[in-house]
Amino acid sequence: MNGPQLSELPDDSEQLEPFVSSLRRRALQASELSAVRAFSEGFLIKFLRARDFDVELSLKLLLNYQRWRRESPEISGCLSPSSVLGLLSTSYHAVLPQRDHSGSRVLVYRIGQWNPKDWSAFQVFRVSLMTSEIISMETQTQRRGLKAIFDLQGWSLGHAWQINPSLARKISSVLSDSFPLKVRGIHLVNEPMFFRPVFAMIRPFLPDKIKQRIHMHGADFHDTLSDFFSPDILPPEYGGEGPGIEEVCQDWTNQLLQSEKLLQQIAAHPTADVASTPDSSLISGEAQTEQFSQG
Ligand SMILES: Cc1c(C)c2c(c(C)c1O)CC[C@@](C)(CCC[C@H](C)CCC[C@H](C)CCCC(C)C)O2
Repeated sequence: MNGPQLSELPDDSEQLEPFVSSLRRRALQASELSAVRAFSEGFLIKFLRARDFDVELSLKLLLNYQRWRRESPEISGCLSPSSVLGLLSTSYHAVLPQRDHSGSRVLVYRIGQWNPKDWSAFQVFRVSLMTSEIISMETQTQRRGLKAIFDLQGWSLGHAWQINPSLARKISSVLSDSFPLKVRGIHLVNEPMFFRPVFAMIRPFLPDKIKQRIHMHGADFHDTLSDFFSPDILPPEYGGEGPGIEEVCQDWTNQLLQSEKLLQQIAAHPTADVASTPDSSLISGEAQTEQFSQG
């Protein structure tokens, strides 16, 4: 059975056990004694699915993930949705209720809603990290990855000044090999000319595979965006017929707020172990804390 076929099996499948054991063994060998903890199966499977069950690549991803978190305490140290509620209430961000035709999660970021006088780039980054932690628990998202739409209408110098080379490095790391999620597409819409220099800071660090998945749509994006996303899932603001952007942002904000405890547990433990969950339990907002097992 090949990697993608293995990915389709459920977490508790017997055929996955040798891969999980092997990654666990390699991870324990690689961590310093102080960092050793019992990794749960669900935690390890996230990394295996992200790398199609190649144990060496999964190990590399896991170690990069831990290193990224260790080196970015300003971002990963606080994963409290209520601490950024003011930003979320401006309809800055949503995960659309429906997946795209290939099963990917679709995320929308409306950068113009971010007032850089009120919120630092670190706080804004935390929102993405919170969402990423939550959706990466979904089995189907582990298999099919995510696509993100960045609406850059309102991008200003105030925003640009917040993005320095160190932050650009952190952005490119999570996009490439420091987070257990497959990035299947990045779509920029309404990007102004003076976004170019910022993008030029991030681009050199990205692997070709990711570079090829970045699409710049400009202001006339309705036609080209619909080449990638079916109108039934997109909000009308983005040329679709789905629920409106304000409503989907509100719904995802509620979802984040319901995950407050879970996210704080993840932030508190450098290798927080959270089992993967079927989508339904996320959508209905069922408590997931009982699935959380600390290593
Ligand atoms: C796992 C994961 C994380 C954590 C993530 C993103 C994606 C796709 C992920 O898979 C995308 C957004 C990002 C990188 C956070 C960005 C936060 C900054 C402060 C936003 C500023 C605006 C950017 C200059 C806009 C362009 C970025 C694209 C070129 C990615 O966080």
